[in-house]
Amino acid sequence: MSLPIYLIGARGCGKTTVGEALSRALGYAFRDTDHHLQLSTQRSVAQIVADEGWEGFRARETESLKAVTAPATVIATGGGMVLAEHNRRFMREQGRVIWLSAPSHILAQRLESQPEAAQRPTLTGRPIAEEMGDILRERAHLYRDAAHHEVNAMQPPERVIDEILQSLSLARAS
Ligand SMILES: Nc1ncnc2c1ncn2[C@@H]1O[C@H](COP(=O)(O)OP(=O)(O)OP(=O)(O)O)[C@@H](O)[C@H]1O
Ligand SMILES: O=C(O)C1=C[C@@H](O)[C@@H](O)[C@H](O)C1
Ligand SMILES: [Mg+2]
Repeated sequence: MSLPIYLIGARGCGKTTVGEALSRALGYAFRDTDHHLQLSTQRSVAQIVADEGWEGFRARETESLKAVTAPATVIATGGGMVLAEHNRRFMREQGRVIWLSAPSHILAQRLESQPEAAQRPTLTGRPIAEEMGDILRERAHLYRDAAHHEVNAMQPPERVIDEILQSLSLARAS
């Protein structure tokens, strides 16, 4: 059985972009917890947070993680998925976990060029690119704790995919 592959990391590290291409390379399905949440609630992240607070969003995020978990699936997770210990444990038990790691100034640049504010409302009240340094400092140990492998996400997506395949000893299907 092919275990699910979970991509974790901060906003803008490329979980969705790399995840879609990785799933094609492996012939796996692709799921994204943020997209699942938006489809199942018919609301954006910003709307859910406005209605239910971050606590409500985080509870729904855990449900999405369970709902999308399946064999032979690449799963892009929300940037805050690792905040809950039970999510970190669940991902490590169910599959292989890859941390797409990049410094905050690179992530900030990517977010500034494509903010998608409905999907990425501010976490601290400050502009998202500005808060990224603090968020990464707070969360780096959680990403490290959850991950089986850390991959350099500053490379072009195809190189990121090759590094993931190497770290998992998997070959391309196409
Ligand atoms: N390896 C890469 N090199 C250059 N640009 C990238 C790379 N990966 C992603 N990007 C760009 O960065 C932006 C954010 O990427 P993406 O939406 O995949 O991140 P994400 O990790 O899914 O973010 P979120 O946690 O908010 O869902 C997009 O504009 C994407 O094109
Ligand atoms: O880093 C975070 O906490 C988040 C990242 C996004 O993927 C979304 O899950 C949401 O905007 C929260
Ligand atoms: Mg994404």
